[in-house]
Formats: sequence, structure tokens, C-alpha cells
Amino acid sequence: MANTKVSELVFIPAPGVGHIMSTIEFAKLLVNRDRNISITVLIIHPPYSSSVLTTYIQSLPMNPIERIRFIELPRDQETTPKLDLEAPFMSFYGFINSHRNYVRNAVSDMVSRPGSGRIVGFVVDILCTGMIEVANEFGIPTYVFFTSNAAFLGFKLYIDTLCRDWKKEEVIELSKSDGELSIPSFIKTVPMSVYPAIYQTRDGLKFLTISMKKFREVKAIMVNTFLELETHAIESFSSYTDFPPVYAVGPVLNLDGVAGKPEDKDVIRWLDGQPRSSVVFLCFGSMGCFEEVQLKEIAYALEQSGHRFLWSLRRSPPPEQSFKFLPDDYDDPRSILPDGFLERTNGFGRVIGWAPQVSILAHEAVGGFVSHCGWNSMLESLWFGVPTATWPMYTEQQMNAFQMVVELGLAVDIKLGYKDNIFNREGNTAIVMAKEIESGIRRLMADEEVRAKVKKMSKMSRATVVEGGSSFASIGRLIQDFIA
Ligand SMILES: O=c1ccn([C@@H]2O[C@H](COP(=O)(O)OP(=O)(O)O[C@H]3O[C@H](CO)[C@@H](O)[C@H](O)[C@H]3O)[C@@H](O)[C@H]2O)c(=O)[nH]1
Repeated sequence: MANTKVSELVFIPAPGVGHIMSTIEFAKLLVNRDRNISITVLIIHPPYSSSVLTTYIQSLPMNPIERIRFIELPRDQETTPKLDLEAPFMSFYGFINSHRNYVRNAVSDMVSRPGSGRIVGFVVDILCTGMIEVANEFGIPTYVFFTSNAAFLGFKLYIDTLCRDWKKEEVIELSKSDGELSIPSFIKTVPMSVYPAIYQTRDGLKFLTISMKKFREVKAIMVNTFLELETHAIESFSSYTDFPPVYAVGPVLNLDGVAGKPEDKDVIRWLDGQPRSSVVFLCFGSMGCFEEVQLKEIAYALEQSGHRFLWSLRRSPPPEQSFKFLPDDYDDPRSILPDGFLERTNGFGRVIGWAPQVSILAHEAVGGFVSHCGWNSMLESLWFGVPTATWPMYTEQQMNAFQMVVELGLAVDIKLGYKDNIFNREGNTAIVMAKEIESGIRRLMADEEVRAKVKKMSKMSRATVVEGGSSFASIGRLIQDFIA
């Protein structure tokens, strides 16, 4: 007999650091909010090797949370499709879909478990919308947890609408032109220079149209954002009649960080010894890394700027290993930095590998953040009131940078339209010269107007998630929708 009092949700996050962490934090938030909600998280192991992600997944069962159960789906090396660098999105989508049978089995077990609750919904990541098919087989509604922002969701919707009337080649041609787009979720017209490179391919567009079609089938979309930050973008969805309701439920953050290392304490101790707001922190997300020539330009810029710095430096996998391995720490970063750089900057700068980013941003010594503009990083920097200098690299980050700098005035730019092809790094990117980086760092540390706006937004981001706040209320309405 099912326990009718308990509402069960099945969460299916995507195996990427920037996706899985916020999704699981959202699960925690829901069970804390309502004692009658219970959640089973189905973990799909990544198809590539990532020490950070593996450490994070392994840590989950070690920190039990009441009413959240983690089930790791089997890794079937024989039958899972391999990732294709020519079609990274669709092959990743195929990889996720190859787990459908495991999801069916897990849900069948849940349904037949005595005393289990009524399954009221699947909550899936954008990369896992193929699982809607399984939810439909069980007659269970699906919700999407969108780990990026509302403006970008609006971009996808806009391009999807274009693709109904235009051939994909025409959309690609348009995206490579010099023009601008009037996208309803953006206040200003959006220059093509910030159009994400991944959607300038047939593979990316195919994924976009498939996932948007699936989005139209779901009961609601939860976006990791908040009304005070993205008022215009969130309100823009009300003009669509054939799109599900959008709930702004953020910022949903993992304030515990990812993969704690013993050296992290040493980094924090070093920050303890620095003056307030004096340190520039540089970090480029779970997939960010640069060629040696670019690293040298960053090093020169840091030296010239004279600001104290903390630089998270990660090594790209060799080209033939792209997408089989994610970036990792250098054994010895000295090998790729300019001669004598570490000695000359000793005392005012530090180079580290994977950073305890959240603890660093929370530290009062940090005065600025040079970031790749991954959405979690943007939300974390706003939460802690640290202004950003934008250096977007891959996926939707150019649009995030445009939004932060041009639309919202919450960041300064180093580069808005920098694009890195993470699936094929060989000679694909222009070099940003030291002078440009140095100028960005100087503006970041000196711009009091942006700093004041960020501090104000920091207060709003904290107020929105507590009782009386808009995201708090939004989650309340969502829970009513789950249990109705
Ligand atoms: O050295 C590091 C690097 C990252 N992080 C953390 O890892 C997360 C990274 O997330 P995010 O900033 O969003 O970057 P990505 O890992 O690049 O995230 C992917 O997912 C995001 C959400 O969909 C998108 O916005 C990005 O473009 C996409 O690349 C954040 O919580 C960081 O605090 C660390 O703790 N230490």
C-alpha cells in the first residue's frame, strides 16, 4: 500500500559539476521545506573521467540527508554509446537515454515498495529530458530544473521558434552574421558576438529543438534564478501561451563546495593574511583551461596589475583525450608559467589547482573575481557580493557575460565574446593579450559603482530565499503544484 501522505519525487540530474550540485541542493531545499516530501535521486555516472565529479558523487552517501535517497545507476561500458566530438550534444543526449531501462527498473521498484509514497513527479535536467518518456509510461508528470538563467532559457525558446519557420542552415548563417537579435528575454538587442558557439552547429541546434519540444510537455520549469535579478527575463515568459509555467527558485547554491582537499585550509590561511577586498580571484569553472601561450599572457597581466591574486589553474587534457577526461590540476604549474613568475609574485600571489571557490568568495580578503561566467559562479559571486570581470569561454557563458555587464551593470568585462571550443581545442581561440586582461583587472578592482550594485544584489539574493522573499514564495507554490 502506498503511503498517501508522502509525496515522492524522482530527481535525474546530469553528470556535470555545474548541473548536479545545484540540482541536489534543490532536492535538499524541498525536503527541508516540507516534511511530506521524499526524494530519490538517480545518479548517472559521467561518460568521462573527472576526479572532482567522482569525489562529489562518492561524498553523497557519506552525508546522509533525511528523506533523500541516492541510487547510482549501473555503468554499462559495453552498451553505453561513446561520445562523439563531432556531435557532442546529441551523443551526450544518447548516452543519457541509454540509461532509460535502469530508470524504469528503479521506478518500478519504488512503486512496488511497501509503504512508499505516491510518486508525484520526475525532476530532470535539460540534458535528461529524454527521461520524460519513462515518466509518461508510469503516468507521472515531469518538471525541469534549469541550472542556468531565465534570459538564456528565453534565448533557447526564441531560437526554437525561429527554427519552426527557418531551416537550421539559415539559423546558423544568421547566427554567424554581424547583426543583432531582439530576444524577448533580454532588455537590449543581443549582438551575434555573444551567440553561443555550440548553437552555431547542426548538432547544437538539433539538441536545442529536441529539448525545447520536450520542455513544452512538462508541467513546470524551475529556474535557478530570482525575480529581483532577472525581472525582465522572468516576466517575458508570460507572453508565450504554449510554454509551461516558469518558477524562479534561486539562488540554489552548494555552499559546502565540492571536493575538499587538505591544501584548501592553507589557501584560506593565506587569505586570512591579506587586507580586506585586496585579492583578485581567477577561476574558470569545471571545464575551463587555457593553452600555454594564453596562460603566459594572464601571468604577465597579473604581475603588471600589481594586485594580489589567487589563480586557479587547470590543465587541459591532450587533444586526443578531449571529452574522455575533464581538466585536472597540474603536477607542477611552474612548467607552463613564465620563468621566475612564482618567485617574483611570491607573497602577493598564489597559484592553486581546483579551488574551494565558495569559501574563497566568502572571504573578506577577496575583492574581485575573474570568471568564465558559469551560472553557478555568477550566483555565488552575487551571494557573497564580489564583483566579476567576465571572461566567458564555452556553452552559454557569453550570454551570461552580456547580461551581467551590459544588461544589469553587475560586472565589468575583460572579453564578452571570447569563445573556446572545449570539444576541439586545437588552435581554435584568439589570444587575449596581457594589456587587455590587466585593464579588466584594474577596472574590476576600481569600479565602485559596480561594487555597490553587487553588494545591493547580494542582499536581495539572500532576502529572496527566506520567508517573505519571492523565491521562497515561488517554491511554496511549486510544492502546492507537486502535491495537488
Ligand atoms: O576550481 C573550482 C571551479 C569550480 N568550482 C565550483 O564548481 C561550480 C562550477 O559551476 P559553474 O560556475 O556554473 O561552471 P561550469 O562548471 O562551467 O557549469 C556548467 O553548467 C552551468 C549551469 O548550467 C552553466 O552556466 C555553465 O556554462 C556550464 O559550463 C561552481 O559551484 C564553483 O563554485 C569550484 O569549487 N572550484
